[in-house]
Amino acid sequence: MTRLRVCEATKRYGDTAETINVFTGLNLSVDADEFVTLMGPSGCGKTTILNIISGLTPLTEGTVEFDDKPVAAGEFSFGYVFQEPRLLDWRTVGKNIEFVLRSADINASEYDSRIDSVLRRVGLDDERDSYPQRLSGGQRQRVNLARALAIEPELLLMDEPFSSLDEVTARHARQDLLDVWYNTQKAVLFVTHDMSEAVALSDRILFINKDGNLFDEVTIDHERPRDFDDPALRETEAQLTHRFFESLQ
Ligand SMILES: Nc1ncnc2c1ncn2[C@@H]1O[C@H](COP(=O)(O)OP(=O)(O)OP(=O)(O)O)[C@@H](O)[C@H]1O
Repeated sequence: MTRLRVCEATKRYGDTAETINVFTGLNLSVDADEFVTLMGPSGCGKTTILNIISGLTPLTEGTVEFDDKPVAAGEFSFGYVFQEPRLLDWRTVGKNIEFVLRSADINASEYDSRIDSVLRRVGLDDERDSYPQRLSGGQRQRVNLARALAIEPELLLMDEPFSSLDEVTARHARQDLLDVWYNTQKAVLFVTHDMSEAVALSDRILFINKDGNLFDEVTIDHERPRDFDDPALRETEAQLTHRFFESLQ
């Protein structure tokens, strides 16, 4: 089943005097239990695509469909994990999560159980009453993920969520994400510049060029669960890096 479809999407920024054409007639889809990653050079429009889907940025032309029905962008069940956690430092971890539950009109009687369950899922059950500033970068990013998961979204949008973490912490965070994903099997649309991360996590990788055209698409058919140190993953990474950069020449 197709969860998300972006159809014939065109995005222009600015007025007629100074227009930036980010992409024209872009099509992409994510199945209900699929992990899809967008890759492409800086400025090709990856964040813009996530922002359009989430309703933060208006689409110039085209449609967004959710479960095969046209929807107003952002008017469906999704969570958005930004590159920086954007936590409210003056609220505890639990209150940060409660804030999104409240905004999503979740019944107040469910707050406690949802907060506990989502913090357990990301391994932060002891930090419910901690303030974000006391946490490490990796823990803050896990709160960020917990906050997006708390509303039990059908689609998770993730924009370079691990790029500001050191490699060891990022590795743990990727494993946390996969564990959550195996248990929930939600649709994920993920953005990264890191080919090894894309190969380790994805079912499919979509490559966008600097003109905003989707020029290549690869299915990653390595069995799951995946071992990040599997030489076969490294081999795929090397092949795709070569193929990707050849195409961009
Ligand atoms: N609010 C805006 N107003 C005008 N132009 C914008 C705006 N937001 C983004 N752009 C432009 O749109 C293009 C796509 O930007 P976007 O941030 O989506 O790219 P990206 O692929 O996510 O880049 P990066 O990999 O560096 O994060 C860029 O040329 C950018 O300058």
